[in-house]
Amino acid sequence: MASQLQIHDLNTPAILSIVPNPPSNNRIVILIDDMENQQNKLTPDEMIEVLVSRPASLPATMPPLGRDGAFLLQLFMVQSKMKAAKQKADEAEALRPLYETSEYNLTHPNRDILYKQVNIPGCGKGLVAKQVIARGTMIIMDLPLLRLKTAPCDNSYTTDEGEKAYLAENQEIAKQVKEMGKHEQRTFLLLPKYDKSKKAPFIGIVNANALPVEPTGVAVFPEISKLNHACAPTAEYSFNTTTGEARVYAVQHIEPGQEITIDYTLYRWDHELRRTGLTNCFGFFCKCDYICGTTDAGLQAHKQMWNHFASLDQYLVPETAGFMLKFGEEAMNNMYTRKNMCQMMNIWDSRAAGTFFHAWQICLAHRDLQRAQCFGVRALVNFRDCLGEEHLTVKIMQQRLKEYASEAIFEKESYWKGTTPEDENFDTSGLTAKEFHDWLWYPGLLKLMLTPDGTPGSALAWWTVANIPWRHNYPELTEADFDFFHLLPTGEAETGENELEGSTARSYSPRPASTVEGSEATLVDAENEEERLAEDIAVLEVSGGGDKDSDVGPAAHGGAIDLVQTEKDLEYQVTAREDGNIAVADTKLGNLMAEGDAKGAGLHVNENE
Ligand SMILES: C[S@@+](CC[C@H](N)C(=O)[O-])C[C@H]1O[C@@H](n2cnc3c(N)ncnc32)[C@H](O)[C@@H]1O
Repeated sequence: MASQLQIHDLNTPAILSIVPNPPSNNRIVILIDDMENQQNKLTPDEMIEVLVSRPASLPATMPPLGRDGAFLLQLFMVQSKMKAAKQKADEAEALRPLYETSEYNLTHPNRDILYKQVNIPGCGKGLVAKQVIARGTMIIMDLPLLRLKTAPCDNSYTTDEGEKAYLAENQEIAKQVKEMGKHEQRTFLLLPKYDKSKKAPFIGIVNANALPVEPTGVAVFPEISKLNHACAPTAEYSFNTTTGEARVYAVQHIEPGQEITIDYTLYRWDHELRRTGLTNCFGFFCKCDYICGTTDAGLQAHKQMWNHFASLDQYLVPETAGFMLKFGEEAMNNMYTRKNMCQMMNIWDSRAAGTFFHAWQICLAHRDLQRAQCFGVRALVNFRDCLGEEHLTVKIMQQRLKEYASEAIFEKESYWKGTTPEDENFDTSGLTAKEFHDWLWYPGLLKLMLTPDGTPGSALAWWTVANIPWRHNYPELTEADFDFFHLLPTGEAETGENELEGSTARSYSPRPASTVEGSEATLVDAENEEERLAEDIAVLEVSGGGDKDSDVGPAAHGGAIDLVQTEKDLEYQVTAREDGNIAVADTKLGNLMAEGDAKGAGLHVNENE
């Protein structure tokens, strides 16, 4: 039998590789990780010594090491190189566009059933609901067209180096575009583009469409890129690192005709940062009622409100987490205010869910298991609605909730100040919703709505919240509409003592239907859509019929990528050029139809065509 060298990693029983016919030794086990640690510290001779003399750290079950140290060392070096190469290949694989996989076809079953694409005045196109979409419904699942390790820089550079880096990034993206399939190239190139980046058309497209992906970087998605932004959105985007897919869940009850929007800035609360981010990256100036403010006075009110809002989290950041114990009631007060502010601002996504998460943590810190479980359940159901059951955050939360429920880690000594021993394990099953609510927030309610300077009743928060315009958009709303706590059925479930599965957020009561952010969504029927496309194409001075596929309509915003392929059967090829721009060729005729201009506005229709 031919001899064989098996290379194992000590941490896993898996064989890393098999080397046929090695010069000696039938079975050699290398402690790869250990060797890597040693590699920089030991001379080759010492290394051989380590390898042949069985380090003390090896477990007894470890098979004997081989004796041909020199060969082993050589092998180890090769193995390290292989490992590095594999890591590189894995990284490249992670960045590979997944769009062409067979799964892709399964990702948009809801298109034209749950939602459709329409014109949204002031925003280009957008997606609106075709039927009622309940909170917690998965609307879109999408795979990246393109992924980048970091978000491209914007073009506000002031130095030559800055410009160089900017153009180099553009070229990097061009490389990926070149590797895409035809359909993907077309989809990508027809996405809206941020006009400011004329010298770098690809960055322009990425900037106007890219969303963050975990653990780092950004990605552009074919379907999700059709969604407009709202600071108080009706849906939420999230990325699943494990599966590499993105999902959009409804966070509000969305009525037919109401726009489906997501928050591009993902949890960035500071309203100036949000606005700057939206302007610099996505190329529009957000003037929503909820967060950004429409007038100067409104802007001031919002600023004041956000300062106050930011101060609510002061006991939650790691550096000051200790204060959570010292000022528990105040921390809970803050969460109560935070919850109300979210509701009044019409924010129902993970930001609102996060409030319950924080309240959960505060209660845990105070060993208040009963309330902790109630908040934990609320955090879980709300996060589940916004991110989906599969999301890691939700899974971890579910696990934690079970662990904490089963562990007797809660001691009486550090229980809230101001509460009585009877308050512990209080039977809440007979309480009305209102009574339950008061019980739940009891530590917070002790000093309800104190302002940061501690003046009772000066109610800065209420004043600010109540006087900004959105409140008056909904005169028909009552205080009851601001109550999250009918999320769970009454009785046992309210205590959080029953199974998590028993709690459901589906009894959520919706807000009245309205268009989002003041933009009236106009539904365009298929005929009008065709007409509009024809008009767009005429504007672009391109002859030939419109493309019936409404999702590849011309850029509604920026418009720097001209529509050059309008005949359905046209064979074309888009190639990325060395200078970072692109060339579109009619491959049947061998003509260059259009090409990017390194100095001009992206892609021009070739005059000679
Ligand atoms: C990812 S695309 C969204 C779909 C795009 N509206 C279209 O027509 O295909 C992003 C671009 O849409 C526009 N947009 C999105 N949200 C907006 C908003 N709230 N206000 C104004 N423009 C918006 C901006 O031009 C932005 O660069």
